Amino acid sequence: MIEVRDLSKSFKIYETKKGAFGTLRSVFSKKYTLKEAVKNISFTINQGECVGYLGPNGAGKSTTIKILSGILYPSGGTITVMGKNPQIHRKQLASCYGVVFGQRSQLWWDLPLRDSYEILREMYKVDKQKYETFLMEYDRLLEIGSFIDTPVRKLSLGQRMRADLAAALIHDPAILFLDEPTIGLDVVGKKRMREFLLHLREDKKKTIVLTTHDMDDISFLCNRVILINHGQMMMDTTLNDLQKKIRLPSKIHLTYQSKPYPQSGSIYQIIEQTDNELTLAYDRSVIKVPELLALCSEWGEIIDIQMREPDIEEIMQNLYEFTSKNS
Ligand SMILES: Nc1ncnc2c1ncn2[C@@H]1O[C@H](COP(=O)(O)OP(=O)(O)OP(=O)(O)O)[C@@H](O)[C@H]1O
Repeated sequence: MIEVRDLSKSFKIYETKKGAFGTLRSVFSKKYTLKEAVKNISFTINQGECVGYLGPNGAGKSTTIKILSGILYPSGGTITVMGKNPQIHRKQLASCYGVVFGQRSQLWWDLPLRDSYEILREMYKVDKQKYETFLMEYDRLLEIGSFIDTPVRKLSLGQRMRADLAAALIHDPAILFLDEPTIGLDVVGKKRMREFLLHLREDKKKTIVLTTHDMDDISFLCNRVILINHGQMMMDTTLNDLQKKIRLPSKIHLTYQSKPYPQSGSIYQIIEQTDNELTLAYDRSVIKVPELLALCSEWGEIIDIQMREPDIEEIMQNLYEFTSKNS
């Protein structure tokens, strides 16, 4: 459905002149350096996949999304979306995908939301009956009805994000490119947005490419992750595999009846000890929990146990450090 081969994108950054009228003189400057935002990236995304496109700030995620959606021209490589080139066939492909940039609204700022939707309906030539059904459905799913007659500039961030997402779906596209769709939302707003995106993936069978810095978005929605850093592909794998590759220790936090006297050992590591509490790190593939507990109970009477597996944020932090060192 989406084929990317050796995609590259360089931006020309013109030299800024110093002194009086420096900025103005820079406009006429011929000197520039090239910033390689994306370098030789290749991947294939199949219909119905929800792929997390991840990387640290400035890695090249938004640039890739802009190229896939035909907004930017690549400097090299080939891209096909549903068998067509997004730059050459931008108009034909416009009906196949929806794009949301969480940081920037694509709605008409001063118009009531309803007017923006009417304009989009005209642009995409959506049948009146289908459009009415769309409005009813999205009022039910995203409650847009409560603010549909409000000018976009007066919407709260959460309302605006929902409004933007609904706008990207007016023409019922098969593919969604979502660039930070939960950025800035509070816990409730994020949860709501994620549940809606899950509905799009599971029930509507949309193909979704998602960039985010929020690892909960990834674990909730994506079965596959592509990791880039400095514009280069670092990893293309399943979420499960990612967790296995970056093997972080599991942790166990024990509360004892009285101060325990643990023995240091090679198959676990004592991370913290305060009075009658003890935290150990261990590798599940080296020692199983019952064996570990049997050992720990020799050090005193255990009255409470808390287990903690490494979460996706820790995994990503490790991955970023790993990819930074190796790039
Ligand atoms: N129009 C542009 N002109 C010059 N450089 C650009 C332009 N757009 C992006 N860049 C540079 O390309 C690199 C990749 O930017 P991009 O916005 O794709 O990163 P990103 O992974 O989306 O980052 P973030 O997570 O911070 O949004 C950055 O170094 C950025 O400064």
